[in-house]
Amino acid sequence: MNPLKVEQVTKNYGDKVAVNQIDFEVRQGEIFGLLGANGAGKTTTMRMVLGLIYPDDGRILWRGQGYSDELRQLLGYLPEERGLYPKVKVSEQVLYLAELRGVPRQKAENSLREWLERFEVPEYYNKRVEELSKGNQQKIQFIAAVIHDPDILILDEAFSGLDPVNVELLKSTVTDLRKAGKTILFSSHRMDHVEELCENICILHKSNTVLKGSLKSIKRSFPREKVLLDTELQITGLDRIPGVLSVEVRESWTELRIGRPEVAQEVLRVASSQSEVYRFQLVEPTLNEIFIKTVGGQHE
Ligand SMILES: Nc1ncnc2c1ncn2[C@@H]1O[C@H](COP(=O)(O)OP(=O)(O)OP(=O)(O)O)[C@@H](O)[C@H]1O
Repeated sequence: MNPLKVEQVTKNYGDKVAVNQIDFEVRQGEIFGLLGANGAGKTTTMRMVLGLIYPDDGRILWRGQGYSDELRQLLGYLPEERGLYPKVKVSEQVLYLAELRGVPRQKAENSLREWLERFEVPEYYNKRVEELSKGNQQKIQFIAAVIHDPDILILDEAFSGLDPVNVELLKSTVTDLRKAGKTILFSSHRMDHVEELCENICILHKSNTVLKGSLKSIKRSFPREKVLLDTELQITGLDRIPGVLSVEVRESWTELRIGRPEVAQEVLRVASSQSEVYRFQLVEPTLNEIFIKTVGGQHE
């Protein structure tokens, strides 16, 4: 039984349908990507998964059960809008949150120190949040989400505001949590992060599911429209091949956009008739390209 099941869930705010009959499951030890343009319904879905608001229709099951107060121990949440108190010390806030979730004091203190070590900021234990940079506050917020060792983690834009080194640090932490068997619902506007971390995704658009499944199968279902070509000699006439939409010559390769996959073979034929071909690749679309195609360029 999968730890998280969202079954045909609908949520309205007055006349506004925020989420319409969405349906997905997240396996144990999986990072599931919940994607969508602004206003698509992601936060509403996450708030329902957290039990903060209730579906108008459909149901959510956590380990096969409906919502109960005990679930709070099971769930961890990193919200997009950060919610730490600036004047309060890091240790006070995190330990208070741990206490609310039933973690014994000593255990919480040890765990906090371990997390601060892991994030290379042990000296923050006694600092006020306002003394920390935005990126480091983000690390503390992350610790606050995992301090009670939840089984199901909801991460909304987990890496926003972080520099590249810290993005890698948090990414490897999320990957380790997955390996430790956590069930992770991951939302981000950064499609490269989603591609790297998630096996299965659901794309929402205007409250509805527009794409769902494994990233691999979704990618296969979209045509390959980009060709990379590296040849010994410069090839002429590529832009005159019917179906070639654009040709861009770069430093060490040429990139072509094609209208139909069959055109690629003609590109190869023309190229090899003029030069030795070192590299010819019909590239699968990126998730970013798929996203923009699917939600009509409304991605920010
Ligand atoms: N409390 C509310 N009252 C009324 N409408 C709401 C409320 N919360 C969300 N909505 C509406 O529901 C829809 C879905 O909003 P939601 O916040 O879930 O989107 P989102 O995908 O998280 O967007 P973003 O990427 O901008 O955070 C939007 O049209 C939004 O305006």
